[in-house]
Amino acid sequence: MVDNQSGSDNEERTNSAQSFEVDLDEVVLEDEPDGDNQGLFDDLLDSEPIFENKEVLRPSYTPHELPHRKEQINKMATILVAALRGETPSNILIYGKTGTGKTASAKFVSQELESTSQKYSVPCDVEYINCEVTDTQYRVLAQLANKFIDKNEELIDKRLTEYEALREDLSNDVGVDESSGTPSRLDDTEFDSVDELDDRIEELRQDREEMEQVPMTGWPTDRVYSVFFEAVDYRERVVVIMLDEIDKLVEKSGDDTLYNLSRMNSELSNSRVSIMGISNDLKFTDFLDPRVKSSLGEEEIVFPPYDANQLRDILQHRADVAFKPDALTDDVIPLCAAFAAQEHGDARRALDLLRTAGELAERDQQDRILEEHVRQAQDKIELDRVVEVVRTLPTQSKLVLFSTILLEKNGVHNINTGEVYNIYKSLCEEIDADVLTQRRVTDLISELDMLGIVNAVVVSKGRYGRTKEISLSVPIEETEAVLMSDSRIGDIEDVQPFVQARFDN
Ligand SMILES: Nc1ncnc2c1ncn2[C@@H]1O[C@H](COP(=O)(O)OP(=O)(O)OP(=O)(O)O)[C@@H](O)[C@H]1O
Repeated sequence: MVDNQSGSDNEERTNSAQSFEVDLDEVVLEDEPDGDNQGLFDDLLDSEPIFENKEVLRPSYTPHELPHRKEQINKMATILVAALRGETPSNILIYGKTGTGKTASAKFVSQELESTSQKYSVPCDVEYINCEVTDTQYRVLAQLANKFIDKNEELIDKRLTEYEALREDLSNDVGVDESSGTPSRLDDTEFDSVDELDDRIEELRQDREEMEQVPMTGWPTDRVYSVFFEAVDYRERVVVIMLDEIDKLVEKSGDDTLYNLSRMNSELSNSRVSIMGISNDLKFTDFLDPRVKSSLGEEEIVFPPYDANQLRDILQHRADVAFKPDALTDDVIPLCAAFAAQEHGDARRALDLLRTAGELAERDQQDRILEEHVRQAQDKIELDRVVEVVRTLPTQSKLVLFSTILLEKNGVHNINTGEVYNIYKSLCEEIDADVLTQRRVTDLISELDMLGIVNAVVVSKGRYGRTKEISLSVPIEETEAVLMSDSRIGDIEDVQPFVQARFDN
């Protein structure tokens, strides 16, 4: 075997490379007299791709235009314009279901805000935090502190360069204003004397030295808070903190962070902080301390779901850039819009559908996307979602779901909770898992129902009380395959006895 990468000896490497070349020539010449490759990629490259620029259909792409969000964008701008006047904007809470353009609109507005603030030289900073990723008070404060420390360092460096150059000029050229005795170069500056300039340079150097990044773990939270506080207040400015998925932060670590952030303004001397929270969950403020709730919700903006017509517009805007001319048949955009509107007016879903339909058409080596591709894309996305949800279920829920699948596979209709519970119990014993009470298992069934994996309807059995009738809402084979990939469930060798057991109970 030839290894032309290892070894530090040059000669050895050259030899290796030569022998590698020889080998390769031999192989290629035998098979392909032209010395060409074997065309693995040529066919794929030759088939005219459907996409002109697929990136614009990806979630990471930030559109320059957001159709049907003008009202929400204007409302945000009307509130945030206060920052450009050096006043504190009211805190804003943005609500809306997933894919309704909350993040895209908020980011658009903050980019505009920052660029306008630069244009008019009004110090205003917007910081974005995704609380699904940064989900504890420590991490939120540390991340913010470090961002402001970076900005402060940048500012100090800029000032130091300016002042040191001025100082240098002064040392070289000692033009002194006759009447005041100050060097004339200081006339247009904030300094009255060289000493004052020297003091300022010294002060900045010290500040620069004292600035210290907050580590991502390990400090007491009050220390992180005070470093963050100092960093924000280092200069005069208005700061807008955007907390995306704010409900995740509250769910994970309570409302302390929001409490601390919302009371900062009464203590800051140079700067002002305004909070913009974004949430999918309309009810999350129910869990907040009333003070935090009223401060955070000074202004509320709701992002309603898009209807099918609005989704069509959004898709059309993107499709114009994303696809080759004529790559879409007439039904494609309306169908994607209709599917996503049924879902809950989710633009992300609509864009995913369009992109996936394009990919399926491309894979079929077609040069146009057909209605059929959209339908296949819908099934594929739905299946991907199910697979992901099932894969990440806790073991207990997986066992409940597996029990339902076993019953269905054995032709049982109108499955009731008791039947599921019996099989569930034997499965638990088989894999040595804790057995939950029937009541708890009923709750897990309701959760699976909410996730759209099973359909559970409460039926009245007259004087025997009520029970749930359960059926699967997902494709049985694929779901079973995902469950079997769980190492504990996959270890169960023969499941038939468990189903049999239901008849014995
Ligand atoms: N009006 C619109 N015009 C163009 N694209 C849009 C519009 N609304 C949403 N989108 C696109 O849909 C996708 C989802 O939007 P966004 O991330 O803003 O949703 P969201 O409401 O923040 O959802 P989530 O709560 O799940 O984060 C993004 O790719 C975004 O570019």
